[in-house]
Amino acid sequence: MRSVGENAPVISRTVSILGSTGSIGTQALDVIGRNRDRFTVRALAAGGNIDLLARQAVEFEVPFVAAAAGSVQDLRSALAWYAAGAGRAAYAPEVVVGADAATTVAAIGAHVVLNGITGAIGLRPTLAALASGATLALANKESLIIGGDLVRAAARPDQIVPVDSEHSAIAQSLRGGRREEVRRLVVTASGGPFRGWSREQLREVTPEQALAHPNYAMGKVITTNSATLVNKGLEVIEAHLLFDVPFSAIDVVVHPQQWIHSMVEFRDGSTIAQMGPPRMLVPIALGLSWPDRLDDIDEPCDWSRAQAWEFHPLDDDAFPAVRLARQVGEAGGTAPAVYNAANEVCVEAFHGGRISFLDIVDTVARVVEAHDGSDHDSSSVEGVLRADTWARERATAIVEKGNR
Ligand SMILES: NC(=O)C1=CN([C@@H]2O[C@H](COP(=O)(O)OP(=O)(O)OC[C@H]3O[C@@H](n4cnc5c(N)ncnc54)[C@H](OP(=O)(O)O)[C@@H]3O)[C@@H](O)[C@H]2O)C=CC1
Ligand SMILES: CC(=O)[C@@H](O)[C@H](O)COP(=O)(O)O
Ligand SMILES: [Mn+2]
Repeated sequence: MRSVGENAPVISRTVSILGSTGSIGTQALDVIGRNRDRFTVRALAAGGNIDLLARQAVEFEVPFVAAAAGSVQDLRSALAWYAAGAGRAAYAPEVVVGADAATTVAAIGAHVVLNGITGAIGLRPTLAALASGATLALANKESLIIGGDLVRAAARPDQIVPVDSEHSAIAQSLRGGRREEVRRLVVTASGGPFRGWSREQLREVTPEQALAHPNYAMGKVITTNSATLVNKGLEVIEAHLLFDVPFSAIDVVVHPQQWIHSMVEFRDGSTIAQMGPPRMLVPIALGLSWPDRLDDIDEPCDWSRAQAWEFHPLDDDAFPAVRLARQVGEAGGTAPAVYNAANEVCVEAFHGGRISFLDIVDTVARVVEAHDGSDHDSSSVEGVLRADTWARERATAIVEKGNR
C-alpha cells in the first residue's frame, strides 16, 4: 500500500482528444502539458478552428490530426507553418478532414479517448471510441443521452469515465459506499444567470445575458443550456444512464456557488459530497487518469476564508426544462434524442435572433409532445439519428412559423 501523498508509479497513457479546440479540449491539453510524463497525445480532432488545431498538434507532436471543416491542404499548410516556426520542420502527421474525421480518429486506438465535441454529432465518435476498446472520458453528454441503451450496450463496465463535473463528483462520491447502499443522487445546479427570475422577467432575455454563466467559461451551447436549465435536464438523464439509478431517486438542488459538484445519499442517511473550485480541471484530469488522481491539478478549498454556500429548490415553473427532461428520460427510446435535437435547433435560433429565450424550452416541449416514439427505433445509430433529424425538422418548422 502507498503512504499518504505518494502517487501511483508513472505509467504513460496515450490520449486522443475530440474537440481539442474547445473549452474542454484546451483544458485537457493544459492538464496533459503539465503531466507530459503521464500522457502522450495520439490524435486531435476539431471542427473548423484549423489554426488552433495546428498549433496544438505541433506543440504536442501529435501523429494524427483531424478536422471536420476546411481542406486537407489548409490543414497541412497550417501544420507546416507552425512546425517550421517551432523548428520541427520534419513533423508530418497523418491528416484527416471531413464530417467523419473525429469518428475516424476515435477508432484508431488509444488508452483514452476524450470526447469534448458539442452536441449530437458526438454520437458516432463515442461509439467508435467504445468499439476501439479505449476508455471513453465523456464530456459530450449528448451522445450518451441520445444513444441511451445503444451506448450503454457498447460499453464494458467502467469503460465510460464521466467528465461532466456533476457526474465526476458522483463517481468520486460513490467510492465511499457500495452500490446497494445508495439511496439517492443529488445533482447540484448553479441556477444559471437568471436564478430567481420569474417567467415574466425571462421574456426579454438577450443572448448576451444568457451567455454570462455565473461560474464557468464554457462553449455557447452548454452555457445557453445552463441558462435555460436544459443542461440540468440533460444531466439528470445522464446520471440515470451512467449510474443506473431511477429518475425518482435523482434530485436537483440549486447551489449557486457550485463548490459542491454533486452528492450521493446513502441508506443510513449519510451524504457524501465532492467539492472543489468551480472549474473543470479536476474532472478532466480524472477522466484521463481514472482511477488514479494526479498531483496539484487545481487549488483545494480554502477553509481559512469565511464563505457561505447556499442551497435552493429548483423553480420548475419558471424553468420547466428539468421536469420535461425527466418525462423524456422516463419515456426512453428516442424521446431523449428528440429533446436534445430540438434544443440544439432552438439554441441556434435564439442566438440568431429568430426566437426568444422562453421560446427555446416551449418549442422543445412542443416537439416532444408531437413525437410518437413508435415511429422511431432507438436500437440502431441510424434509428436514433432519424429521430434526431425528425426533431430538427419539426423544431425548425415551429421556429419558422414564429412559434405559433
Ligand atoms: N466546457 C465545460 O466546462 C463543460 C462542457 N461539457 C460538455 O463538453 C462538450 C464540449 O463542450 P465545450 O468544450 O464547452 O464546447 P466548445 O463549443 O467550447 O467546443 C466544442 C468543440 O467541438 C469541436 N467540434 C465541433 N464540431 C466538430 C466535429 N464535427 N468534429 C470534431 N470536433 C468538432 C469544436 O471545434 P472548432 O472550435 O474547431 O469548431 C470544439 O473544439 C459538450 O458536450 C458540453 O456539454 C460538460 C461539462 C462542462
Ligand atoms: C461544469 C459543468 O459540468 C457544467 O455542466 C456546469 O455544471 C454547468 O452548470 P449549471 O448547468 O448548473 O449552470
Ligand atoms: Mn455539468
